[in-house]
Amino acid sequence: MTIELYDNWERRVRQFEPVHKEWVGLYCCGPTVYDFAHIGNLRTYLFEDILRRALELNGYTVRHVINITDVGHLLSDADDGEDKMERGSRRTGESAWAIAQRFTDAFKADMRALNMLEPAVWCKATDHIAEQIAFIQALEAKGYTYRTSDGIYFDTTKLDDYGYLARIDKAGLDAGRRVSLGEKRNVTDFALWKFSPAGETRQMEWDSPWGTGFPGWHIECSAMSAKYLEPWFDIHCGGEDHIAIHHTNEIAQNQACHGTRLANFWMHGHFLQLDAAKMSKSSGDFLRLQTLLDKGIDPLAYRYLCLTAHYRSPLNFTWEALQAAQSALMRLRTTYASWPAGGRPDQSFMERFRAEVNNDLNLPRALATVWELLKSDLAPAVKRASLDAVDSVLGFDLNRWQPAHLGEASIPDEVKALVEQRRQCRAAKDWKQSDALRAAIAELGYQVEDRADGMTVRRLAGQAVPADA
Ligand SMILES: Nc1ncnc2c1ncn2[C@@H]1O[C@H](COP(=O)(O)OP(=O)(O)OP(=O)(O)O)[C@@H](O)[C@H]1O
Ligand SMILES: [Zn+2]
Repeated sequence: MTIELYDNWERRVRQFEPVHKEWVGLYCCGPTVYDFAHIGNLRTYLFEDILRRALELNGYTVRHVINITDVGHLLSDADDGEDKMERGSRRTGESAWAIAQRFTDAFKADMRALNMLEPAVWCKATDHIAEQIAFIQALEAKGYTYRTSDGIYFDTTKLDDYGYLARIDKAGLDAGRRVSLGEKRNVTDFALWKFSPAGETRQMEWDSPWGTGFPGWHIECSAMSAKYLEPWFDIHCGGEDHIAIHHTNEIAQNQACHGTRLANFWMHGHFLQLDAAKMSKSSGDFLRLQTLLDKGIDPLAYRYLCLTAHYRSPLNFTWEALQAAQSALMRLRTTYASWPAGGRPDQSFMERFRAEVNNDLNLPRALATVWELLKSDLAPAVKRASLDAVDSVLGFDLNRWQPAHLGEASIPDEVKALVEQRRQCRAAKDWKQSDALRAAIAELGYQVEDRADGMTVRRLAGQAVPADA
């Protein structure tokens, strides 16, 4: 069976063929650590986690690299405005170095809570200043750079197909330009190295052959992917907002320096939206994973929610959809836990599941095959073994989950009272009030489930409980 993936360079789904037989290089642009990640950012990392698991399902060994952007990402992706790190430092009163560490740790904790696999390599921009300087020197030697009073820039007119990934209309961009270029020669030119402002000492700055300053945002990914993978590797990922500028400029750098467009496949996750707008850190209005946990949501319910939408479709966040995902996940867990071990996976189910995954990661369809499996008349032990096998892709850790069974005594009186009120509402067929009470119970961290054999109440598990705990 072969895996087919959508490549944004060619704008089509095509068959994946690895560059090397032995391993697949996967580079994912990492977080800019000036604040907590929002659940939109996390949607992109979940898509990348699924991609990696899908490749592993197909027998590939994946060399997965995630970078940490801890310098050089300016407020505007077009090289204007303040460095996001310096601004984050002003906002929190901590040093840029301290917030980089704090938000990197927070990001990794979110990844673990969502059951994302640890990459083979974490690399941060500030640890690779020498590699970035060497890359810029190579570009300079080949004649792609020029100097202005505030930095060293890449001259995008030197490449015939600059902007191909984003299908940029360069003539249109120039004609429609309203902002002043300053000393930049072309609107698409971008900074490789920025000088520290005269008379100012930045918190993060380094000496370079051109003067004291800091690297531009795009050069870190070209330099670190070449170091930890190669200048030509398999798959490069990020969110869809990276196509027009960040990835376009990474490609320009590699074309100029190495004659490659970095990666054979360019894959992008589409946005998580809130009220039809992109959820955004810089706008300040965002939901963190912790915000969901505070409301009694299991982090893996958010994972489940993301799997219900194809990665190339926008996903509009609603609390109702998240609650529904949580209920579905709980149903999956409890059903799985009720089945005996000792079976073998059903091959026909495995093939159907894998066909959906291999069809450009169609996880919504793959999940549908899981629900068909639950309803099927296969032996329970076979169903359990089959779910075990596909959980390597789904990442729900079903075999580590244990019901958070609580004796009646440990349910707080407040919750018990609400449950009793809800029972009376249901008897009176007051569904609206019954739903409101369910939400109130969830606010207190408990989930009420209506079943044929009665109503059960469980504490919402903060996280999967290891079987050996
Ligand atoms: N709403 C969103 N939905 C899905 N992915 C997103 C969203 N916003 C950003 N991303 C992706 O998250 C990853 C991390 O982005 P990064 O930490 O650089 O965010 P940022 O650009 O600083 O923040 P923001 O764009 O939210 O102001 C990138 O791959 C980016 O494309
Ligand atoms: Zn990048």
